Amino acid sequence: MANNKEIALVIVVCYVIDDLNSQLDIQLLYYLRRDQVCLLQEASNKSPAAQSSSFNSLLCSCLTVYTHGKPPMQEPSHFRSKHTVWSRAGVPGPKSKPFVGITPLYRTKGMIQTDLDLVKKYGRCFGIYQGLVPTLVISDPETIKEVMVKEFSNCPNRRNVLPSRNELKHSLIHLRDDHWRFIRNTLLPTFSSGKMRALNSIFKRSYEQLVENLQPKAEAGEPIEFKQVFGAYTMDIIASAGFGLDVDSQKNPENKFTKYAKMLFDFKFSRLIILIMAFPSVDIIFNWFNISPNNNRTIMDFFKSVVKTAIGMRNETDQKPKDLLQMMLNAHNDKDVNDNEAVHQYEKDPEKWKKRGLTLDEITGNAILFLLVGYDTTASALTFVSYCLATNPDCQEKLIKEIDSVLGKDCPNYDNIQKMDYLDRVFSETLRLYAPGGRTGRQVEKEMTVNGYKIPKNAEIMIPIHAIHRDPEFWEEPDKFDPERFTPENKAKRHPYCYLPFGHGPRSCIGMRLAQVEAKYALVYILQHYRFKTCAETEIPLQLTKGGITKPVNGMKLKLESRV
Ligand code: HEM
Repeated sequence: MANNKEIALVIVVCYVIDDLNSQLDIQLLYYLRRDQVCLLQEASNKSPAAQSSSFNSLLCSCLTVYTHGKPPMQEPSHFRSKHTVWSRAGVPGPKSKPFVGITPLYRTKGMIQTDLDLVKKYGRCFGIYQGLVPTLVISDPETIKEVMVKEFSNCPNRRNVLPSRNELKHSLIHLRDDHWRFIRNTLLPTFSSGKMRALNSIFKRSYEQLVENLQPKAEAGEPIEFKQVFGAYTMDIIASAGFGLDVDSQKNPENKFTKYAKMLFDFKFSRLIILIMAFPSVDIIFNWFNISPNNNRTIMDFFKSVVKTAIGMRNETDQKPKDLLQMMLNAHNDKDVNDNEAVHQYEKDPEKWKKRGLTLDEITGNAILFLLVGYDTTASALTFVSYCLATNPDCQEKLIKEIDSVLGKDCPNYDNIQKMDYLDRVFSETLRLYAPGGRTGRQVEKEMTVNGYKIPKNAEIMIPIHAIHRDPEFWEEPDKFDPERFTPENKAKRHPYCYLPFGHGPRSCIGMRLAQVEAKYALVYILQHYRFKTCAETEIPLQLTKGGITKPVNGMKLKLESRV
């Protein structure tokens, strides 16, 4: 019988070899049961090169050794029955591949393209399998409202596709039920409008630095890689506004802080990830070997030490910085209210949660989370805004006119950017076309009925944000950039749940306000000095990433034209 170490070794060897052969369309399926491992090879579309390669013979020997000479197994009935949940409930949907469901499509087509194709084919409510997990995909706005708000108590959590085995498991994004309510309630004041005003001077330093750094290339008329530029800007903001750290990644892009944060976000639908989606428990083995994609200990240890040092430094001084970390340290005494959201009521034992502040693990986990989610999403949004403005010069001129009339030569701040309606329309329309979070979901905690279908406990409900934002039934000419869609009159004509770049309901994005202000400051300050221009190197139309945060695959090269 194979032990865990041997099992892991075979999987890792096959994974590495498989990835080296990634140009060959060979799909490996791994099936783990108790102390036995079966490696199933589905030789779909095998190319002649694959058949003759040493790769196949190595696989065969692995199969022989680890199945003890028995032939590879068919998908066992236990798994087959998991893949019939939707057909039994009469829910339409695509056919599933054994074990992995539709997840291989994420690797070939990408997640958002898969959603677009499936919604077009199967409509507003259909069932898929992600690995073995039955997932109901809904894009009907009224049903989405029901799931996200009215029936929230039946599905308050997200499914942790790639579980965290470090401090991040104490962070908002992963927490469940009352523990999530406690952290969300405690952190709510941290994102109030008052707190955003207090961060003004930190923001100002970063956007001034941004424009200063753009100057040499702008004057030389050279193309600028905006994905990188905005990545460095949001990294500086989140490091300084979050932890009082001056990482200056705009000037020093090779620093460790930026390098590790980028590594954490370099999400690819590798076979390893598909394997974990099909068989979540194998992640325990990968974690043991420190190759679990979501649990890189070197990176986590680095960020943990960053947070620990930042806390240590402020313990030594009476002058406490006004940053997110300090707000978390003070959170249990903070009586500030968040004008966007009311406090959530606990389901059980409210006294248990009322008595305490945040533990060190909770502060560390959430600090690291803010660093991660605050960096890539907002940088992506800014990159897409610059592209939309460069490719729609009329809209850019209209925005410049508004900025000049509201601000003149003043710098942007929390209050004056609220007066710019057109700025808000441009930002909203960009997030419609290119929502950085292309989908979100909820896990069903108690059996519930959605759209007339009985959805079993533990199923996932998935909301394909990108596909909804490009749906011609909700948006006329959906691929066209048109900020006028967000005038009050036009907004009133559609269902509010057709638009969800930050999600909706109690579990929506807590950092929405922070993201909006930091993006708007950068945009306004750049447009006070320059115009975005397309150039020979600009990719039109854009190709988008296949998974994780939606970004342009090949970066975003634009030029800047001086306004003076
Ligand atoms: C343009 C930038 C951003 C976009 C488009 C975005 C989008 C989203 C989306 C779609 C969700 C899921 C909502 C749902 O399931 O209903 C989410 C959740 C979340 N976001 Fe953002 N986000 C952005 C920036 C930020 C920033 C700057 C922070 C914090 C520093 C942040 C913190 C979070 C957290 C903590 C959650 C989980 C909330 C919970 O589960 O209670 N996000 N975001």
